Amino acid sequence: MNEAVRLESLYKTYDGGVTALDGVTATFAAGSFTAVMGPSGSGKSTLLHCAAGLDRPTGGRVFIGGTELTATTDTAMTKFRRDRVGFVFQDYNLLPSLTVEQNVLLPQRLAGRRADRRRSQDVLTRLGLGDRLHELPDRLSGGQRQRVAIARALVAEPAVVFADEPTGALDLRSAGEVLTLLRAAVHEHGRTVVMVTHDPVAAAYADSVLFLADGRLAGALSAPTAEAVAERLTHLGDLVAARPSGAVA
Ligand SMILES: Nc1ncnc2c1ncn2[C@@H]1O[C@H](COP(=O)(O)OP(=O)(O)OP(=O)(O)O)[C@@H](O)[C@H]1O
Repeated sequence: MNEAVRLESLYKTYDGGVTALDGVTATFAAGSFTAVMGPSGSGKSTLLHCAAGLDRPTGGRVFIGGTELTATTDTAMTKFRRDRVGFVFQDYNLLPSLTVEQNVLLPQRLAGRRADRRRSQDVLTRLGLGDRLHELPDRLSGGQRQRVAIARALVAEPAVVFADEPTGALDLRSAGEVLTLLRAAVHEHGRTVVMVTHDPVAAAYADSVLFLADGRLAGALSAPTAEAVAERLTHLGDLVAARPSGAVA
């Protein structure tokens, strides 16, 4: 297996003593689409932020495309993240004063690289926004804004795209479009996507689902259906409620 991301014994304790990650080891294959699910507070966002180099784990190691992210200085980590990692947030994180095209090109400009306008236009066209290049984000629907954010994440051909609740603010139809595009980025263009979601329907677009409970891995599901994911989540809730120590069965 060609691995895009490897997490080795990740721990994260926040100031105040909350242990958000309690020894997570996982590998995400290149060209795979994985959903990360679990009850509220189980550590999903923390996992994504530590894996993406947006935050540092308290212990353990993160490898992206074979390079250890956690071994570097903060400055090197920021540079590495700009070069090799894409991120899609629930609330899009677009700059309102920049056009669609300028938003997509911004990471390249910040990284001091020559902006590849042709590539950016190709990606935006593929995502159905070829005729909106010069529009400002506030003229677009939520689904269109999220597609701009996805274009921005994909344009530098990163080793991995991390998406944190990318459909959390969208209606059903827009959510379906966004998830279909993420899946196409993986299956047709070989990208790697790791997506946190609360929604079993969204998770069913992924190739597999990783479950977290109390900061630990609590199982996985391949070729998930929404029903199977919902069922597993319910069971996970029972497990968490039943155990005082947070140990995963
Ligand atoms: N910056 C922080 N400082 C202190 N504690 C934090 C911080 N961020 C998260 N936590 C705590 O760490 C634990 C895991 O949080 P995290 O946001 O990773 O969970 P989550 O599964 O993404 O939750 P949700 O589904 O509600 O978004 C929670 O107990 C949370 O309160």
